[in-house]
Amino acid sequence: MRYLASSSHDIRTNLAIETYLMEHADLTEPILYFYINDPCIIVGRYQNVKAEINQDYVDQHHITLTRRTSGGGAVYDDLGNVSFSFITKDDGDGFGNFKRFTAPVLKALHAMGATNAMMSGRNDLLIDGKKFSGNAMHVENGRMFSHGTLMYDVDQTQIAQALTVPTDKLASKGIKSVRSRVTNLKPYMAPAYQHLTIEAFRDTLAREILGVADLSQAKSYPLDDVALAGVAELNQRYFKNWNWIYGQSPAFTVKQRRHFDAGTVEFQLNVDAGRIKTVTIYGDFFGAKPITPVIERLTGVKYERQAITAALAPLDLTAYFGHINSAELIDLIVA
Ligand SMILES: Nc1ncnc2c1ncn2[C@@H]1O[C@H](COP(=O)(O)OC(=O)CCCC[C@@H]2CCSS2)[C@@H](O)[C@H]1O
Repeated sequence: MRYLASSSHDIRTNLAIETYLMEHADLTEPILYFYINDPCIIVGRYQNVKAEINQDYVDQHHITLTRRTSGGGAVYDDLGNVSFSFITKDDGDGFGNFKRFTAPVLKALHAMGATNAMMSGRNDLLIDGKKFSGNAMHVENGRMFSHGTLMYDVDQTQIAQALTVPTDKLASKGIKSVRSRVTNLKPYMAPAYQHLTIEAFRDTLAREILGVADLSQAKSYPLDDVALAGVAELNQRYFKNWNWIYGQSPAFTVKQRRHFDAGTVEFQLNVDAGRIKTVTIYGDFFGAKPITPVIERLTGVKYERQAITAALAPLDLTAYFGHINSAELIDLIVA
């Protein structure tokens, strides 16, 4: 087996490296690839971002958002998490791959004292009934990767806040995440492994899985300039591209109704490929002007606070909605 530990903490770059290796690497031998990310959320390929994350919280806390090419739900990582990936030829094992590729990781964790760590269901690793690893895979052209998280010392309050959508007003067909009770591995490890830096945790895992006493003995898989150019291109095309992150979301509708002192307003939006397709507004108190310019300005705009605020900025909203505070109206639209 070959070995690579990414020196980047950028989730988008790290996913681009993984995809590059899956598409182009010599896979005569599998590659074991590890990466550690700054605070980020990774949604599954078929998910609706807006139905999975608290966008305002994510923005305020500078959490990087991206979409991966594998299926499954949304996870939160930070510098307390190690992600592992086995990049190999596809042998047609389907979901059996989860068992095959989590087995060496479990074995390594057992050796480090987390003896009760086990696989559960199709793609979770649990300890003490709580999840510490979610797994997903991507298969393409006879090649594949199976990747998973490992929560060693993740900030769990961030998980709860960042992955909780503050509204239930959104009807969406995307794959829903399976919310679980989660735990960090740290307290379950043998004392010698409870106070490791995240890099030392990763390196210990790598040594156990590769069966080497020192990582200098591992067969590495360095990235040359051609690979790095390919990684940058994939990053541009997918992992940091708005059209991939938001635009891949399945169509959804938002229905929001609120009572203000001045009366009731209801917005109904159809959002497709991340953009507002149609808008219907109901109200029992509208101001003097017909509502059409509001609808026109919202149509085609990205369904996000900043874009909606900018689209409506040229209008004096009181002319359409009477004495309703425009910030409150925008809150209502972005749900
Ligand atoms: N970092 C992390 N590790 C384990 N479990 C997590 C994590 N973050 C959130 N969760 C929990 O998992 C569910 C979602 O579970 P669900 O089963 O819906 O999704 C997954 O597990 C997907 C795993 C993808 C792994 C990739 C590997 C490299 S890049 S991302 C979420 O609601 C939380 O309860």
